[in-house]
Amino acid sequence: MVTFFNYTPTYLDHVFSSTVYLCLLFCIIIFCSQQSWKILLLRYFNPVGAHESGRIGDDPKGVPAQLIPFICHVAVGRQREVQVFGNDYDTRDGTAIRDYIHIVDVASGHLNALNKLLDTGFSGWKAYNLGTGKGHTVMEILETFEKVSGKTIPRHVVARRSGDAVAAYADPILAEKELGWKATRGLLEMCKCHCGYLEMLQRDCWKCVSVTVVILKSYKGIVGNV
Ligand SMILES: O=c1ccn([C@@H]2O[C@H](COP(=O)(O)OP(=O)(O)O[C@H]3O[C@H](CO)[C@@H](O)[C@H](O)[C@H]3O)[C@@H](O)[C@H]2O)c(=O)[nH]1
Repeated sequence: MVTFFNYTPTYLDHVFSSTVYLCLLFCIIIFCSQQSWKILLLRYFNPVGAHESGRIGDDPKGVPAQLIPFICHVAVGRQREVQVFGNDYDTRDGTAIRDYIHIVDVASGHLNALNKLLDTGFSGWKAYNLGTGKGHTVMEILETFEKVSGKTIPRHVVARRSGDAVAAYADPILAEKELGWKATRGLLEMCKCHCGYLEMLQRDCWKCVSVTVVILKSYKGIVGNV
């Protein structure tokens, strides 16, 4: 079981986590070279969801590597099925656990952090975990997404993905104590917002297609066959 506690060393056996760790070291070096710097490092866990309005969200180009964007691609027919990377982990249903956090909670964590930076009493550097402190398995994510979207998400269990940890979730206590921040949105809300954004994307895609057809039709009217 891997838990990222505040101030414990980051997992270094993966290019992603080692890059995060290097950025942390870089910030500390900046602070050591000039101690007037005030630095806050926010470690988010797995940010997902979209703005409640359904107008702002994530639509990665190409084939997404992350679980929830990939599920969304399956939901809209861009991919055929989700590959579940391993169901032989030592967890409640055998699939790996992550701490998923709503992007609006991540945004509010930034606002609290900015307020701390403006606080004249603060100096130096500090790192905070922005997570819910709760983990969900891959199967729980799939089931919640299906419940919220009303769509069946085809899935197929394959081998574990190289470098994946069995479980990673935050200890957000320090952020709660010192930034006055706590994640308030659960998995159901994250999936709902993601679905709302998907629907908007699909509606707007149709708008784009209709606009293109109108343009092509007018063009055809001027120059003949297009
Ligand atoms: O198609 C997929 C994608 C993911 N997973 C699983 O879903 C969980 C979450 O995966 P993901 O969304 O990729 O998050 P993390 O595994 O926490 O990955 C984070 O950490 C990785 C390195 O540690 C980075 O490469 C990623 O960009 C970053 O999102 C993991 O157990 C994966 O094995 C699947 O089963 N199928």
